[in-house]
Amino acid sequence: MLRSAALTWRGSALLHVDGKGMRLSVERISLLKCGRVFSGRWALRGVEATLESGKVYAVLGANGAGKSTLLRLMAGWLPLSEGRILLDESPMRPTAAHLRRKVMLLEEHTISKNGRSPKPTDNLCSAIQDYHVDQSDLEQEIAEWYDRLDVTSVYNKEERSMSKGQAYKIKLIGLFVVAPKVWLLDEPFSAGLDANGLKVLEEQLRMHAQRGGIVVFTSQWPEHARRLADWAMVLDEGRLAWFAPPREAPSPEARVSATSSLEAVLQGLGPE
Ligand SMILES: Nc1ncnc2c1ncn2[C@@H]1O[C@H](COP(=O)(O)OP(=O)(O)OP(=O)(O)O)[C@@H](O)[C@H]1O
Repeated sequence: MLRSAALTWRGSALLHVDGKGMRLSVERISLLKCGRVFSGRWALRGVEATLESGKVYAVLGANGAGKSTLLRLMAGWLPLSEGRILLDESPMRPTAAHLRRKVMLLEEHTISKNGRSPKPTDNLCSAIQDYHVDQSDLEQEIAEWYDRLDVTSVYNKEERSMSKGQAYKIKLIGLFVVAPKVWLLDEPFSAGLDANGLKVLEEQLRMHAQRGGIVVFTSQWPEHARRLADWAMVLDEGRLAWFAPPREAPSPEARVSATSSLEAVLQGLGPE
């Protein structure tokens, strides 16, 4: 089905595959007083939490609350201004290439190199190389994903020739085939996925956690946390305002002097 030199190479395999076919074990991510400053202003400050294997976490909060910044720090895309992020015992930082391979962050927008419109399929192949994935049988697996997500017709097109949802589906295929232990998804439910894409995404998030992965997604809608997440992390102006199972009633303390944006998120959590 897919015939491309990019997908047929057979390089040296690296193979850090654990018993469940998931690459590079991580049992826990510890956020220790994490903070990040941009231009003299704290985008995130004092965030303390432990994320465990086998769980799905939803990060909620108003626009500008610090959700994307938190995911970028966890992925090692940005350095912390204070605090530490430990993957088990090892501190995540942008130079820690071996740790960054345990984690994949998907953002909706692709950063174009040299001002050109990137080809999502080329990015997928680069990810397979960057993450040192064993390539045996990969071509067939990728072809099956293209088929299942109904994007075979846009294979090898540039991103500007695709719809938003088609481009995002190819990023998801990269995530599914590379299958690092930690999945970080920034606003996946705003990425233009159709009903089938959403169904596959939701299934895969749950399955990845059941296999022992750690899944963290951001969303503007508390119902995504209620439906899909084991824990909800609510950020408010860079601070962690609430961290609990999404159907647990937020404490009165969390509501003291809450802004209307924070109150709207907390109202969307809690028991039905
Ligand atoms: N690269 C950057 N340079 C300067 N300021 C930044 C940068 N990235 C984020 N910020 C600032 O940090 C704060 C948090 O931004 P962030 O993107 O993490 O919020 P968010 O919760 O993801 O928001 P949204 O829901 O709108 O996507 C904002 O005030 C934003 O302006």
